[in-house]
Amino acid sequence: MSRLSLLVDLASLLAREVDLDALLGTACERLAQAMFADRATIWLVDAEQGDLVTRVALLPELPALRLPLGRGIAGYVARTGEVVRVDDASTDARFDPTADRATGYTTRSMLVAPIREEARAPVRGVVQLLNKQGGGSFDEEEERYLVALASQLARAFTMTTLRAADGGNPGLVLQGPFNRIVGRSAPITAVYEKIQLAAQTDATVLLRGETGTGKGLFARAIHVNSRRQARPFVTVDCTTLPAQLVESELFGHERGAFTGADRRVPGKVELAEGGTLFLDELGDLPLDIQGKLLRFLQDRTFERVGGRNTMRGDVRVVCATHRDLETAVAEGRFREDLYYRVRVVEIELPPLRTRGREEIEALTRHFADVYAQRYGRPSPTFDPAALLAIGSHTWPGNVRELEHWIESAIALAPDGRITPSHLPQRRRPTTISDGREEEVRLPLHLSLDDAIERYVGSVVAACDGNKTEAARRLGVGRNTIARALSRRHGGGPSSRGPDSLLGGSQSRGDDD
Ligand SMILES: Nc1ncnc2c1ncn2[C@@H]1O[C@H](COP(=O)(O)OP(=O)(O)OP(=O)(O)O)[C@@H](O)[C@H]1O
Repeated sequence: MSRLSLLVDLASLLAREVDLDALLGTACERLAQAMFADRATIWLVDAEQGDLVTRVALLPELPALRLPLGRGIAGYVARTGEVVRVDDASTDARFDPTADRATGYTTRSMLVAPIREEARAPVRGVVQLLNKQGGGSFDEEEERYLVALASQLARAFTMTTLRAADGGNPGLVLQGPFNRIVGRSAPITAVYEKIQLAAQTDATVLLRGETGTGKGLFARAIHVNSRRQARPFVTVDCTTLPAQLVESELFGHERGAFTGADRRVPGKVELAEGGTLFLDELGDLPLDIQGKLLRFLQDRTFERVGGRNTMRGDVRVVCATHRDLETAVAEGRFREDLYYRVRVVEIELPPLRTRGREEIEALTRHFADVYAQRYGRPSPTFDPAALLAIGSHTWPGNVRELEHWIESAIALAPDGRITPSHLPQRRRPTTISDGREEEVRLPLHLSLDDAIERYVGSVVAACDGNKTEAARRLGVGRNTIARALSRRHGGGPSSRGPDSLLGGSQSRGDDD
């Protein structure tokens, strides 16, 4: 591949809004090829940890490396924003041989450029080319080329368009190296509107909703749609913090604050300066730290553990919880004053089962595309029985559960033809198997027609799509099954339209 065609290729990858991992993986591979480099690595700045992490590397021996900002040549480039070209790394004082020692590789020449859109823009990562002994050096022209390419890569971070993928909400732009937001049902559209309004302010937001409904995704959406989007987005997972470490995690500590505190460490509040602090699973925050968080929310002041100076943080706070905070308040596990403080703007994310069939269908397509691309699988086709199983499940784990179903199906079906056998077995909606009764769960808000359709759909799915077998189990004729599956749509095969993914099998009617 020529260098020019690599640039064009990258531009078209960007325009196609591909998944960021896939984009960087392809960029890395093609870059090494076009520059005749032995290895190429892309490092990203991890603002939360204050270091660099390899996102993609043609270093099969080491899937992920971390490097403090400033350490090694990549760390130097990340900190200073300078381009570095060296002919013999072993003579360069900045060179850190840790990776070479771990891999047995002997780096000779290096060309390393910061990933940023323009000269004074924040450095988002580093792109690094290596040649080993005898592999030759990089020249000035290659340096110019790499700088141009790095600025294109930077656009992947700021321009990867993460708006609603199906065009449902053109106003809400979701940028960043993350998944796109899919959906245009009425309940999710109402969420977009609130997110957009909240993003225009610095108000504290509380995102509520069952597990897997997208609270983390929407927290980030608030950040990237706000005036703070160029500053860090820092997450604190309140469930994983041991109580005694919470305060230090949030507000940092001074050297000597406790045994083992051998240096001053900034807390997440400091790391998020100018940006957004996302407190995930706030309902699990230990009671004794809740007062300190309340104070920070009230006047944005805090002290590091073991410190005397009162500090001030310019941070916007977004919280999420799937817990019933009202009960936690009533039971004395959550402070009432904090409860009122965090729910200045409260946004409830709807469970997937209330968003309608079209949304499940759009998400199924979306995840099928993402994972087919990620795993190098052909564009998948769904067997009608698999669609029935997907359409009739009630999704207690919400979007995350659907994502896992589709990911596993894509992984297990190398030819791209997805049947019920590729869906998670234990969650398949079956009625009778091996003589054991199993449950079909139906939400209570369904109309009778919908309930019958879903129930019959589940039985057909349990029979691997064989309607004759389903009819036998239910003690009815095969035509009754076909009618039940299409009654909500007036029984006509065309009523759902040819593009309907999850409705496809129903519209086929009596075909087996
Ligand atoms: N509308 C959506 N479009 C595309 N992907 C989505 C959407 N909603 C959620 N996802 C994806 O589903 C997965 C679960 O979402 P997320 O982690 O944000 O849920 P959550 O509500 O924070 O879950 P938990 O409460 O368990 O932490 C993620 O991979 C997320 O990217």
